[in-house]
Amino acid sequence: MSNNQTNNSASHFPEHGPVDENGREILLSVKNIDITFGKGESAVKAVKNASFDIYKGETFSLVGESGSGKTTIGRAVIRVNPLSAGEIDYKGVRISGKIPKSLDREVIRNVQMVFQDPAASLNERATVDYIISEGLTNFKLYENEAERVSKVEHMIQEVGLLPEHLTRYPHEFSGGQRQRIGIARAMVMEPELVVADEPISALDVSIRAQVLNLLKKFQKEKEVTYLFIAHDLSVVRFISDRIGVIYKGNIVEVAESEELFNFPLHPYTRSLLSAIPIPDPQLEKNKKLYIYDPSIHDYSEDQPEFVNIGHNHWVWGNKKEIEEYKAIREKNVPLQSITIVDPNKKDEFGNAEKATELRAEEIKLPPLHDTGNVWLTVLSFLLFIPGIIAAILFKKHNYIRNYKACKRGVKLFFILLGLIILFYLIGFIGIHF
Ligand SMILES: Nc1ncnc2c1ncn2[C@@H]1O[C@H](COP(=O)(O)OP(=O)(O)OP(=O)(O)O)[C@@H](O)[C@H]1O
Repeated sequence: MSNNQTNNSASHFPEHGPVDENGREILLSVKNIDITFGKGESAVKAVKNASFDIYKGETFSLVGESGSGKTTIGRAVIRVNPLSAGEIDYKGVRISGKIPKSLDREVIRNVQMVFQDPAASLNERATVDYIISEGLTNFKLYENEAERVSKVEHMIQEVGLLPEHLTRYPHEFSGGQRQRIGIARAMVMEPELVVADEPISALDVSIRAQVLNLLKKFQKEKEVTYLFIAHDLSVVRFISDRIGVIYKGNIVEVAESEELFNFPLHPYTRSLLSAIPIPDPQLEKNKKLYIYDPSIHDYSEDQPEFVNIGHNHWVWGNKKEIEEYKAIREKNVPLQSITIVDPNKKDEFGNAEKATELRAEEIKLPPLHDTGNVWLTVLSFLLFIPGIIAAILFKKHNYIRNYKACKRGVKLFFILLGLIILFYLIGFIGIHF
């Protein structure tokens, strides 16, 4: 807890939230919420009966295709979107619906948002200093000007930029730098919960990992809890403690990251997993995409519910489906949810036959950024050695005038280069075989 919060004796929130049956502190609890836009015939129910808890200090990711309602839920958490049913609790205190102004201010102070498009979310006419200071000023989180400057300068450096950047405007920065400013604006408030809405989707692939690492750094140092919104399971796999899968406004599965990748029980989760690109082009070409067909569920009589089937794994289904999911989970054998077909072997209907099945957990994902080959990097660092040797010998023997010596020098250069390549090959073989 930050100093500002501990000093605030009139806080609406207790120091700790409620704990679940395993003793984990629940920071945010989303309980059976519906969110509807518009009225009457044109009403759109963007979120239906959604429930999940977020534990203190964890990264909870909400994943689903475009238009599934992820942003709508994120905006409901920060009180921008009103609920049409259900409630949202923060540390056990209801923060949805009509609440006192002072509680509303406390929510704004404690729950910050990082947006997908850093270009659109920063005020282009304001300096970086103003943007980062705005929240501090609104909440009077400093004693005097020197303290404000010190907080802002410290924060700009925390996100990897420099104090001299404070006088500049957002358009003077790259996309990645602008997202760093967006993160600084949120983190300077010392929030407990950050809703990160696709914070890397609009960025170049090469800088996505840097921004993720920055968010992770804050989590480690300041125990920030994240609600991370993404449309791609591969992005959230390594950064999430738990993942919630959402389909057309309905949360269909919630489980710990590894549990979800090993036991994707809801068919929609399986379809998302089958869409993760496999880095091996041959396997990717022959991969069979699993298309989710919602008409497979018959909910005409047996109504679906969101049920914990054990292992803190929640699935949406009717009684019959839940029994099936439980039976699959109790076998404790990870599911092979990725199917690779052999295009040369056709079945009686002319379809390519199944050749192998993989677990989603087995797919080795490419890094989020292109690191290149580490051994090529090592090699490039060593290349200066023959250069230096050649320069020394040239100076000593003045080779350019001495043909024989020049030949010897070139020979020596190639021997050294050969040795370096040999060293590289040994390393390469050692790593890959
Ligand atoms: N202000 C609004 N008014 C009317 N409909 C809205 C509004 N905001 C969202 N919607 C609708 O709610 C549904 C969910 O949208 P939302 O933006 O939450 O999806 P999303 O999963 O975040 O998608 P994306 O990944 O594309 O941002 C969509 O059908 C969208 O058109």
